[in-house]
Amino acid sequence: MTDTGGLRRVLLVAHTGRDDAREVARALTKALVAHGLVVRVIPDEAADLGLDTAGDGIEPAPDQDASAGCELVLVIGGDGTILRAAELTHDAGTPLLGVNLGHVGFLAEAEYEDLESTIDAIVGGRYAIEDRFTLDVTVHRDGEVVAQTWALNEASVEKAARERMIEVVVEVDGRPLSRWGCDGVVCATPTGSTAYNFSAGGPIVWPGVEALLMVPISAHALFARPLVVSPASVLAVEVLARTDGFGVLWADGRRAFDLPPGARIEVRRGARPVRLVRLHEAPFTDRLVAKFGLPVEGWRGSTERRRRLGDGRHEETDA
Ligand SMILES: NC(=O)c1ccc[n+]([C@@H]2O[C@H](COP(=O)([O-])OP(=O)(O)OC[C@H]3O[C@@H](n4cnc5c(N)ncnc54)[C@H](O)[C@@H]3O)[C@@H](O)[C@H]2O)c1
Ligand SMILES: Nc1ncnc2c1ncn2[C@@H]1O[C@H](COP(=O)(O)OP(=O)(O)OP(=O)(O)O)[C@@H](O)[C@H]1O
Repeated sequence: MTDTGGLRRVLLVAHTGRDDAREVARALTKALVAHGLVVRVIPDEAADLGLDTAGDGIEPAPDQDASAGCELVLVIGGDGTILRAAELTHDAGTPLLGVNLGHVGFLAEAEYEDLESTIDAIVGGRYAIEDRFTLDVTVHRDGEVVAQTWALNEASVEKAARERMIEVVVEVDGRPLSRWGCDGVVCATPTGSTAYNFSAGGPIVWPGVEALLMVPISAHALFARPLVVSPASVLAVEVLARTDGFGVLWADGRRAFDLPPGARIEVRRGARPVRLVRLHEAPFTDRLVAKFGLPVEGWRGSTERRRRLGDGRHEETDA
């Protein structure tokens, strides 16, 4: 925990467009303030959340380094809100604790039903932190770096015009691998393997694995397999000069850069991880099953899991 003059602080980032997220943000703020923590709120969000940043135990976040001095960032929303919070705190590296008020909330650690235990864990400082692999991404033009960004999920090179393919050559460690006419190429982290990479046919990679992933989107090519590459490698995607029109680079679906024909995108392991707060020891397999609603009924593991969770309703039928 960071020493901030005796006061413990958390930054609140919430999906202000959802009634339920606003309500939970207010309830969590009230509970944490009652336990003596200071809740820092982004000024633009405060009014929407109905929180007074001049009130007791609440303070406005500074424009720069919003989470500096905070022990964690409490994120109320879905994956999009967690990605927004990761962008806000990437430089500071403050751990993110997601409370899922979204549809999927794959990156979130807690659900709506867990609010009480989440408050207890924060107040008691009972949580672990898991570092997640990120990507550093550079865009090159005529040998010059013209743009730089980073990603937690993925960097996707995509066609800009709906009616045209983009033509690319992909490389690993400076060696050309294949040329694809495609809708795009996803370069993903293990964390992002369940996101765009998954939709594009890439493998799901457990978070303990360190690797770079590359998968084409709708390649019109005989060789278009998903690739799993060393974390020390450098992936590159070159937008061929013969491509008709621009491509676009998206980082986590949030940060976009135009790619003129001839642009070269390099992707390597990021210098800074994103740190996620873990409250539970639940295996990633269970998270995958729960979030994707995978059919495990009838397998003894499902009974064991429910028993661990204290839900005995199905034990008789499954035993
Ligand atoms: N065809 C696709 O699958 C597609 C297309 C564009 C973007 N995306 C994904 O959307 C992400 C941005 O998310 P958003 O919520 O701001 O946009 P969004 O609201 O368009 O949601 C995209 C979906 O991806 C899910 N998602 C995001 N990160 C995930 C992860 N690590 N594991 C599992 N599911 C995840 C979200 O829960 C949501 O259901 C991008 O990073 C990209 O991975 C997916
Ligand atoms: N305060 C906000 N104001 C406007 N848009 C927001 C705000 N917070 C989040 N968003 C955007 O709303 C979209 C949906 O948010 P989010 O992903 O958190 O919810 P969801 O889509 O319901 O959940 P999930 O992504 O887990 O399915 C995202 O693109 C996110 O960036």
